[in-house]
Amino acid sequence: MYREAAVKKEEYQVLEELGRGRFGTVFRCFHRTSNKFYAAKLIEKRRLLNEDRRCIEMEAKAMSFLSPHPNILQIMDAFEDADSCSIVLELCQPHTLLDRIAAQGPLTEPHAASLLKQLLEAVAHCHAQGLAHRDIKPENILFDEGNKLKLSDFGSAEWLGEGSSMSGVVGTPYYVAPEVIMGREYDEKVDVWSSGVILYAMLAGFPPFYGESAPEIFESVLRANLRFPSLIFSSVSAPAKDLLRKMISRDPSNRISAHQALRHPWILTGALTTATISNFLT
Ligand SMILES: Nc1ncnc2c1ncn2[C@@H]1O[C@H](COP(=O)(O)OP(=O)(O)OP(=O)(O)O)[C@@H](O)[C@H]1O
Repeated sequence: MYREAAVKKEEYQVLEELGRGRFGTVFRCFHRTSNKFYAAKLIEKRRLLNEDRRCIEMEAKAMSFLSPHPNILQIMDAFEDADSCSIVLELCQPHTLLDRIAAQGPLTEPHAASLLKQLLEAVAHCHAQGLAHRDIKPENILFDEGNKLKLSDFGSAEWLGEGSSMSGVVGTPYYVAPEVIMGREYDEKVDVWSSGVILYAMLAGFPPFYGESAPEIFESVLRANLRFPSLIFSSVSAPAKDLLRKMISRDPSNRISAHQALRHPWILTGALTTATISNFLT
């Protein structure tokens, strides 16, 4: 996946830092040949454990396999030398969906429906191509210059085998599905659960299952007692709550698929265009 870096590195001018993740630092960069700006994730190999290497490999492989899709962060290039790996990505705004929810509080239903529709388009594409993302959370949702949603961070992605399931605890406490915590085999429906939790967080301003520590959050997820506190949810429509119940269903066999969620009436009637949504944003 990664090509030799000797020539490639010269093609990019590394500019200011945009953010830091578990494995590397993301910089804005300028591509001299195309005269375009991108984001470059630089990862130092000496800090990586074996499992980390698998994530870095998977991230680049999954993104190239899924590209191009309007709601999946586009990978432009990937190269490595003895010391580091570099992934060049389409440039997005620095604020993730998490920053937006933290800054604005609960979103309006049309705004949340528009964002969920774009997220589900990305998730349905992954599943149709035989991949589960397995770490869908607001921190991994970016926006391009035109405010189009871009699903990123495919380091935990896994291939869906014909008729087989996945196992292994991956994901982030607030958003992880109960079957993952239970250590059971699971399938791509884990991404629908996480997307449903994101929808709840967009409408309420806080996630549906929480606690003081990771074990407490896991207990709350396992109970899967979905509540709609009237202070917040009395003004939320019945179709929005219906979709939440269908996505955040404890039993994966009763949980709707991403494809079915895209055809839910709340999505079909509630979503505005990205252009209209831009007017809501500061
Ligand atoms: N394509 C991009 N355009 C603009 N900013 C980006 C881009 N990709 C990442 N960033 C910024 O860099 C930060 C770190 O990204 P990175 O993917 O390394 O880590 P992460 O999403 O926090 O995931 P993890 O640590 O789980 O790998 C992001 O939170 C975001 O602010």
